[in-house]
Amino acid sequence: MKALHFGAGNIGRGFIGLLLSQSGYNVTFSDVNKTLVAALQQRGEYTVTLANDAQEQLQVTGVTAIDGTDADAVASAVAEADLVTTAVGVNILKHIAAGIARGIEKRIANGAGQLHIIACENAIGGSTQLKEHVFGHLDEAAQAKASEVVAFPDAAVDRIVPLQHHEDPLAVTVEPFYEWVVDASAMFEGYKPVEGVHYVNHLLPYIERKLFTVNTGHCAAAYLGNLKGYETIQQAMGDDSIVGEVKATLKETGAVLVARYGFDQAEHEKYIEKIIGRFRNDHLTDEVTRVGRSPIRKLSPNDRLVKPALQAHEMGMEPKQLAKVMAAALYFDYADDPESTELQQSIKDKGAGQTAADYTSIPEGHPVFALIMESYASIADERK
Ligand SMILES: NC(=O)c1ccc[n+]([C@@H]2O[C@H](COP(=O)([O-])OP(=O)(O)OC[C@H]3O[C@@H](n4cnc5c(N)ncnc54)[C@H](O)[C@@H]3O)[C@@H](O)[C@H]2O)c1
Ligand SMILES: O=P(O)(O)OC[C@@H](O)[C@@H](O)[C@H](O)[C@H](O)CO
Repeated sequence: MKALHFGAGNIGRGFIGLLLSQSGYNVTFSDVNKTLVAALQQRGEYTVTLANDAQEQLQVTGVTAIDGTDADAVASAVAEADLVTTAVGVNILKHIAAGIARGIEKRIANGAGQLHIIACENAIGGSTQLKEHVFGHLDEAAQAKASEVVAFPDAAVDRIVPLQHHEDPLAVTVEPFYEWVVDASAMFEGYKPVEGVHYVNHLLPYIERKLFTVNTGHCAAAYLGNLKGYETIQQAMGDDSIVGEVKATLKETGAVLVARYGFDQAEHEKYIEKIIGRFRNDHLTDEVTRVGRSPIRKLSPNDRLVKPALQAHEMGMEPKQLAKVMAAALYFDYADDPESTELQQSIKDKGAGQTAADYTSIPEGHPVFALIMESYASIADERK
C-alpha cells in the first residue's frame, strides 16, 4: 500500500509518516525542501526519538520522497496513492492543490480506486478547505467524477513536535503523546483504518477541544512568555504566574467547550492538567517563536483565540484572559516570521486598534474588542 504525504517537516516525519509506516504503508513524502527530499531518497529511513526518560527510538523504514515543485511527479504520486495526507501548514494547502487536482484527473482517466485525502493541519475543516482549493482546479465534469472517487475527511492531530536541531536532517524528537482523530462520516464505506487513528462520526467536538485547549494554551504560554523574555515554552511554564495565566485562559475555553459539547467537567479538567504537563516536558525544547508563529493566522476569526472568545461572549461570559492573550499576540515581534513582520508594520502604520480590528474581524464597538484594547494598554504601561 502506498501513502503520499505532503510535508516532510516535523509533524510529517515525527507523527503522520511514522503512523502510516507502522500501519504497513510505504510512505512517499512530497516536500519543497531539497535537503529533506535528497536525504529521504538516499536513505529510505529515519529515526524518531520519544522525548521521555527512556528516549526510545523508532525506526521508520520503506520511505522515499519526491520534489514538491515537480508537478508531474506530484500528479503521478497522487494517481498511484492509496491514501494522501498533508502537514504543510493550512496556508500552504492552496499551493499543493493544483498538483492534487492533476493527480485526481489521472486517477479518473486510469480508472483508479477510491481515495481519501486527509489534511492534518491545525485548523477547523482543513481537508474541506483543501477540497475547495483542489476543486477550483477541476472543471464541472471532473468535479462530479472526483466527488465519486475522492473524499476529504477532516481531522484533528495532536503531538508536540518542536523545531529539530540535530546533525541528521531527518532525525526527529517527538513527545510520547499523540492523538489523530478522523471524520469517518466523510469516508467511503469499507475504508482501511490506519492503526492509532481514532475514527469518529462527529469531528467538531474533537477538533475544537484540541484547538481551543492544546493550541489556545500553547499560544498563551508563547505570547505571554515572550512578553516576559522567555525563549522556550519550558522556560515560560517554569514561571508560576504564566502557568496561572495559561490555566485561566483554558478555564474560559473550557467553559465554552463544556457548555457546547456537554463534556464532563471533571474529565475536561483532567484533559487540561495533562496538557499543562505536556507543555512542561523538559525532554523537549520548544521555542516560543515556533509556538507563536504566524500570529495573523492565530488571530484570525476561525482560530484558537477569536472563535472561543466570541463564543464565550455570546454565552454571557467576559473572556478577559483570551483578550489578554490576543493583546500579547500583537506584541509578538519576530523578524524571521513574515506574519509577525506584517502585523508589526500594520501597528506602526495604522495603530494597534485598527490592526486588531482588521486581523481579528471583531468590530471596534464589540465588548471583546474593548477587552483586547484594555489589555493592550496595560501591557504597554507595564513595558514603560
Ligand atoms: N509541530 C507540531 O507540534 C504540530 C502538531 C500538530 C499539527 N501541526 C500542524 O502540522 C502542520 C505542519 O507543521 P510542522 O510543525 O510539521 O511544520 P514544518 O515547517 O516542520 O513542516 C512543514 C513542511 O511542509 C513543507 N512544505 C512547504 N511548502 C510545501 C509544498 N508546496 N509542498 C510540499 N511540502 C511543502 C516544508 O518544507 C516543511 O518541510 C501545520 O499545519 C501545523 O499546525 C504541527
Ligand atoms: O502549528 P501551529 O502554528 O498551529 O501551532 C503551534 C503549536 O501550538 C502546535 O504546533 C502544537 O505543537 C501542536 O498543535 C500540538 O499538537
